[in-house]
Amino acid sequence: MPQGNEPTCRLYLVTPPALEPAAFAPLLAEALDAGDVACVQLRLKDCSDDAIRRACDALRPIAQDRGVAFILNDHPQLARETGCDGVHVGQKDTPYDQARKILGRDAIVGVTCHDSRHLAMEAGEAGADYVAFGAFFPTSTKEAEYKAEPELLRWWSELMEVPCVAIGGITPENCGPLVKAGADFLAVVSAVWHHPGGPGAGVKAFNTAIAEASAD
Ligand SMILES: Cc1ncc(COP(=O)(O)OP(=O)(O)O)c(N)n1
Ligand SMILES: Cc1ncsc1CCOP(=O)(O)O
Ligand SMILES: [Mg+2]
Repeated sequence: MPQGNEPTCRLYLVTPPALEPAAFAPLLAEALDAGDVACVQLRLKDCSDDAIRRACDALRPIAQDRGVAFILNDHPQLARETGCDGVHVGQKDTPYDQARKILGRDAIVGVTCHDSRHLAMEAGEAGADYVAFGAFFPTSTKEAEYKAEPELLRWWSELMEVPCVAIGGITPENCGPLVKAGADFLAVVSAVWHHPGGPGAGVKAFNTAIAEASAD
């Protein structure tokens, strides 16, 4: 998470929904060595607890050794057991208060708020470390039921201190309005892992696009 002297908007990498840890490890290292990344979320859907543990053990040190926070999606208890820096929970997952109890006050706990000011205020008041809004653009990574607009980021960032994350279909080409509207983080799957030049090129393209949008 940002501390001081860093760009105002940073990249939040989310892993592909299915991966083989040994094969994915060098891709993650390539992405993190290419430029600025604030955190990595391990998001494995329909996986056993053991498979998630194995993926955490293989991938967590790659992020943490580079000073990048490693956050687990959906599973606060596993996040605690495997030494993750935090957890991301959605509205149908373990409730925020319970996740916080499991992980303690020093961990990062982020909450999905879709397109809802109300959910975001609730999460922010409860103590969430960030609120996540989306989907901003069409995405094939997840069936997104909600559509958020950049204006929501502007409203939130002008009123609130709690950082906001934008997610859903974000690319280097379309991220400018989100950066300008005040997103603290851009959470991205496809545009990095499926970048034609590889994940390192994807991270570089986002770093450039964020810097250009911030300078405008
Ligand atoms: C940063 C970030 N924002 C939103 C989500 C989505 O969480 P959720 O609604 O619980 O859906 P799943 O990701 O669990 O399918 C996220 N994971 N990360
Ligand atoms: C997890 C999630 N939550 C809302 S959209 C989304 C997927 C984002 O993936 P992509 O960056 O490939 O659109
Ligand atoms: Mg979830």
